Amino acid sequence: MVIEIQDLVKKYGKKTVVDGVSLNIKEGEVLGLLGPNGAGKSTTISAILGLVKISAGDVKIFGQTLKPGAVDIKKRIGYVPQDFAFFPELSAYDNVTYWAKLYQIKGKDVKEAVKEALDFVGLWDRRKDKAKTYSGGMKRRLNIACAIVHKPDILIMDEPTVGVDPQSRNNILDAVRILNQKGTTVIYTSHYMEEIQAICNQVAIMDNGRIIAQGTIDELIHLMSEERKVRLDISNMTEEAYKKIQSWKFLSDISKEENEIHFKMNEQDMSKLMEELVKNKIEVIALDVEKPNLETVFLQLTGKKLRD
Ligand SMILES: Nc1ncnc2c1ncn2[C@@H]1O[C@H](COP(=O)(O)OP(=O)(O)OP(=O)(O)O)[C@@H](O)[C@H]1O
Repeated sequence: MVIEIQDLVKKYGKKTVVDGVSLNIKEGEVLGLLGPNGAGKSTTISAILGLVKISAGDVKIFGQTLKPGAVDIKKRIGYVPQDFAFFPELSAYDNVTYWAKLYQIKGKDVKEAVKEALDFVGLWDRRKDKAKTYSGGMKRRLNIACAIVHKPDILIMDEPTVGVDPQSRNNILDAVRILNQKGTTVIYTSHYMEEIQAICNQVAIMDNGRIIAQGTIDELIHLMSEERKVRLDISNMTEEAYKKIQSWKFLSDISKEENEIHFKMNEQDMSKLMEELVKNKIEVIALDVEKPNLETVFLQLTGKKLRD
């Protein structure tokens, strides 16, 4: 295991913000920590990085507890914080150089490492511009360049796409994929389930300081009940056809809106639905079955939306 978290608790005064989190992260994984604002994702990350004093539990990186002086372990970690961690008055080049030296890269290796990092995030051509002149997306990418200049084994990214344009967002997601293909283990927090679905092979869903579900995306989706929302668009809609459909016992929550009928049904009853439609000469123009995703998993587990 690269990271082992056992029964982690973090309290601020009487408020418990991380409440018994246990997580194991294997080498080469991209673990997504998904949860709404205030779920406790950043605090969990701060605990992994040794940035907060934990109230109870145990956190190990490469088998060791991260202590303030543990330079050898820290050199193997890259951290992209939620807030920008660079000097706005300095150029991108000077900012990344600062981080390279902080991570003890020496001599001519510095120039090479800085070029590689800035190239990687697509900022080499703008390297001489002051960071404060960058767009939100470019600032996020600079934050990443600063975090990867020393080629860490683990990259921890805390909501790295907040406030970015779609192009920078794709650039950031591609960067995670490429780094992971090169062997970097990644922890990625977000409240955007689309991002987590796009890049993560393991997901832990957090709410109110707890992990409420954990596994691969397929495993999490299988936690869902088999019931699906369905929309039928019917060409020869009549009162009689609607009454017929209402009489089918395998459907529930049936409602009608002009030619559209909405209902819930078990996915396994799809062939039965088809048979009944054909038998009753009900002509279907479109059939739409809602696909479950991490958002619906979250909704089912907590009764609320991710972006409430
Ligand atoms: N230093 C602190 N003192 C008191 N409460 C804190 C402190 N830091 C965080 N909290 C509280 O802990 C809870 C969890 O916050 P945390 O930042 O870990 O959540 P998060 O899931 O990362 O959310 P976000 O996406 O908003 O960052 C929140 O209610 C927050 O207000």
